[in-house]
Amino acid sequence: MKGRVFVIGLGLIGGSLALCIKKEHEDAIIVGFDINKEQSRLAKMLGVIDEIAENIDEGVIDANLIIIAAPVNETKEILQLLAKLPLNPEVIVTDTGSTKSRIVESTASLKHWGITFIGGHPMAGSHKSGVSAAKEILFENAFYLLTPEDHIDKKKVELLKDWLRGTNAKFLTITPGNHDYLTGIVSHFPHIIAASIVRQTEKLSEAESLIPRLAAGGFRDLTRIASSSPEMWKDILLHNREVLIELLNQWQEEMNGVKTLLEKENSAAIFNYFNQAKQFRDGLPMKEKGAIPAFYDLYVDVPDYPGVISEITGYLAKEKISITNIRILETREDINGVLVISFQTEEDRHKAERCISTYSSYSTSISS
Ligand SMILES: NC(=O)c1ccc[n+]([C@@H]2O[C@H](COP(=O)([O-])OP(=O)(O)OC[C@H]3O[C@@H](n4cnc5c(N)ncnc54)[C@H](O)[C@@H]3O)[C@@H](O)[C@H]2O)c1
Ligand SMILES: O=C(O)C(=O)C[C@]1(C(=O)O)C=C[C@@H](O)C=C1
Repeated sequence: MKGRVFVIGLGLIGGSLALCIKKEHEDAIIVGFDINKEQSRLAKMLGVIDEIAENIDEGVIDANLIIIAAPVNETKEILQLLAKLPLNPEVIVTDTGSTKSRIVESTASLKHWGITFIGGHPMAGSHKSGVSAAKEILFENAFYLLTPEDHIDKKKVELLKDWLRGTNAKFLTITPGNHDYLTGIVSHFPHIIAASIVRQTEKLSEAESLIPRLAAGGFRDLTRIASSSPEMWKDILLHNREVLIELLNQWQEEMNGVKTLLEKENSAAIFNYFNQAKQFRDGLPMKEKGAIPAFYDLYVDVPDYPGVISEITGYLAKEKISITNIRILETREDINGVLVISFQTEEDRHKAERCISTYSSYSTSISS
């Protein structure tokens, strides 16, 4: 497709969407604006955008698509500003915010002027921020939630999906309220829990300096998302406070239940608690990258000797298989280690399995 796409907020999500659009629609001109001039400059330098707009007024001129990819509170303000500007009457305005109800509510003025707004939320991301973390495969196989209001022309929704085709995401249309309830459960609430575990650990570390050094695989897996942008999460919590307060009440009840099981030393019930959690977690779809991310991880049992990582990455390099991450899961000296290698696609993971079994006798599996 041809046209001008204006991206406001050139961070992880805005940058990644710009890359996806350019990949699919080579003739489109991507214009970008960020309040942080350094991000705009970097976006241009990295080839994420074609042109820098000095401000929003300049960027909207002749835009066919406007994507707002700023924190959700900023998004509300930007929407108010857009309603005062002379937009192309055919433009589609969308956003990427992690909450939807308050954002959609703030589009009344745009609606008044007959401008199409379709709320959007690509359900994939990272704890990293900024345009330097942007990548065009970020949304592959992820759900991309759209929340058009009833009056929106279906053709405009299809047009937006066409613009976003390069994400290779799966579009799903839901209401803003349902969106906030569902993402509250699977995304926003887990971020509160991750941050709370880290904060509790920090407090306890003051009296026991060994704690941070012992915080290994399990702690890291559970708390990765606590490294996300505080600015972004502050806004998300405030936007979705009703849902999150209710979830916190339920969680407190849940924790009181666990405490009672422990006080009563109820072994069968404790087993059952973990077993039910395991059954549900193991049954989650792993090929989809949704709110529950599917990592294309490969687990390799390796002996603990110096050089084993470079040996394995050497095999993969020989077959030109790219990896996105590599880490050791088990570091005890007296037993084998487990190397976890992450790939961008399922196909790369399969190729890697074949490659490692061809060149070595290390056993591999797709779960630890
Ligand atoms: N990070 C994720 O995992 C993720 C996933 C899906 C959706 N989202 C949502 O997408 C949006 C962007 O998140 P991100 O991860 O890209 O954040 P980010 O911090 O990487 O990027 C946000 C960018 O917006 C810019 N910005 C802030 N206020 C602005 C304004 N008024 N005008 C122009 N630019 C402004 C910032 O300078 C920053 O460069 C947020 O609403 C977030 O809730 C995030
Ligand atoms: O993978 C991560 O780091 C994320 O936190 C991504 C995540 C999520 O909770 O799944 C975070 C917020 C977004 O709105 C969507 C995706």
